[in-house]
Amino acid sequence: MYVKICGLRTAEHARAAVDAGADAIGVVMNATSPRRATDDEARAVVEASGAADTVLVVNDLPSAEAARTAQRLGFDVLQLHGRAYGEADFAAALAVVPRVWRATSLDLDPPLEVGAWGEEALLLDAPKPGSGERWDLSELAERAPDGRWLLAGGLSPANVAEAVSAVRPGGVDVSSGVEVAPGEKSSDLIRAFVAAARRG
Ligand SMILES: O=C(O)c1ccccc1NCC(=O)[C@H](O)[C@H](O)COP(=O)(O)O
Repeated sequence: MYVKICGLRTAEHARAAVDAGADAIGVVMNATSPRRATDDEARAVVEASGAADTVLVVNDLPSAEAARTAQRLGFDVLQLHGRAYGEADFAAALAVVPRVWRATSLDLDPPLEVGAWGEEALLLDAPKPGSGERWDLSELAERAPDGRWLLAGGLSPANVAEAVSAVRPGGVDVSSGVEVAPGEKSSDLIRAFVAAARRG
């Protein structure tokens, strides 16, 4: 099970995730997110990443600009999030960085083939990303994609094992489920999440 901890802003929490065995750590740079990282915060997380994949998450920057930001700050992966991005935006990002993930939700009626727009992986999320809201996984159980995909949206140490058993994703992603307040991560919750995801 591939585990991503998203919305990090400090080296301390990045190290907690990596030491707990997370496979990827994410930094959000949307203008409107409570987890929005500065360039310096993003660099600190990347520097603390060890062997984990580093993922830059955006939903409100032009894709080519986001890709240049990912390249400049040393991220491994760019995650383009939501309805703002179409196939041409993925082509523009892929011209700059080789690894792009497509984050979407079932209400957007996305193409569910992994790689449809050149992406390396799909992240299937709740309609409101980063909200911590749970969503109905029963539809996903019917439509789960083939290939590399991650489940996100309202996951927590308490429910991730059950969600994994229900839909068998290749990976899981969490943000607010490992926070004590919006944007404020907890190293203890990060460790508990990674352990629970591995048990699922
Ligand atoms: O986290 C945010 O604030 C955010 C804002 C806008 C677009 C994407 C955002 N996060 C992307 C993620 O990959 C989150 O980890 C994912 O949505 C799951 O969030 P949560 O339900 O809080 O675990």
